[in-house]
Amino acid sequence: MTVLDDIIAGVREDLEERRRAVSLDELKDRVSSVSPARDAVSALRGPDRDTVEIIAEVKRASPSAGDLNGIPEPATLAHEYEAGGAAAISVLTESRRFKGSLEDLDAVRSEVSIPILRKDFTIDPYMIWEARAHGADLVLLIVAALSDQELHEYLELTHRLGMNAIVEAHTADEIERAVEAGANIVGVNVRNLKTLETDKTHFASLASHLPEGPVIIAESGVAEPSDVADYGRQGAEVVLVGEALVRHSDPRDAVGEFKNQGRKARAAYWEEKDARDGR
Ligand SMILES: O=C(O)c1ccccc1NCC(=O)[C@H](O)[C@H](O)COP(=O)(O)O
Repeated sequence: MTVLDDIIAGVREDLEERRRAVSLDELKDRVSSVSPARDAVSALRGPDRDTVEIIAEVKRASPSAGDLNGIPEPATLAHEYEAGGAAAISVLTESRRFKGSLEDLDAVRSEVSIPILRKDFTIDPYMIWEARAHGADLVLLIVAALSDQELHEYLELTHRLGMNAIVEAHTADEIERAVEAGANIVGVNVRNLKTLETDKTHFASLASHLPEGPVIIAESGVAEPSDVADYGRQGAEVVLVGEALVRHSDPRDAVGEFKNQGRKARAAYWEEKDARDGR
């Protein structure tokens, strides 16, 4: 059993409990009274091609690092992220390994106006309805956890609800499956789901497989601003950061600094790309 299988087994049990408490019909009713989802694609693309946008994560704990930060007030942390210039907030809602919850999502939703990602292990359409009912604008679809048919169906439902999905890949084959499924946002997660270790060079090794068109996100492994710059130079338009931000003494300032360094690197990326393309 891999770590992903183990996490998903727990997610499935918790999902069944929630489904017993709140029926799908009830969720659908709630969705009809929630404000429409925000346009996450525009937010993640940023104002111009030289930006590296940041998705800042509310992450209490993780399988790889254990407890990270108690985060007594997720809304306050999210407010700092937004004030620092984050394009979107990621809220982990998985409870067993990440100590997150839908209550965290509600708290963050009530505080910020930028798009919010419900970061969880989406294994059933119910979770997509649930995300929307709690005000999320984005969900996560992990290619390694879903069949091609599920990917298609879940992406279609996500879009039908006015939301977007980050379709997360770990390999060239998974990037291809994400694109085939119709992803307009592709995340490359450099965390090896067997060892849980992050290897930033993994993003560069997949650079030639990154599609043109979808928003490209580099996920995991950022410890300092130069890591954001490296991802930007290798083709990431957006970087998702968790641990480094929740452990930082000034998360607002940290988001700003990540963006500054990203912008410098992005200019270099375009210069090299334009030269390669003969522009
Ligand atoms: O963070 C983990 O240990 C983890 C383990 C297994 C599956 C997923 C995991 N993390 C989810 C994420 O994708 C990260 O929270 C996110 O990319 C931020 O990563 P980081 O900046 O390295 O905290």
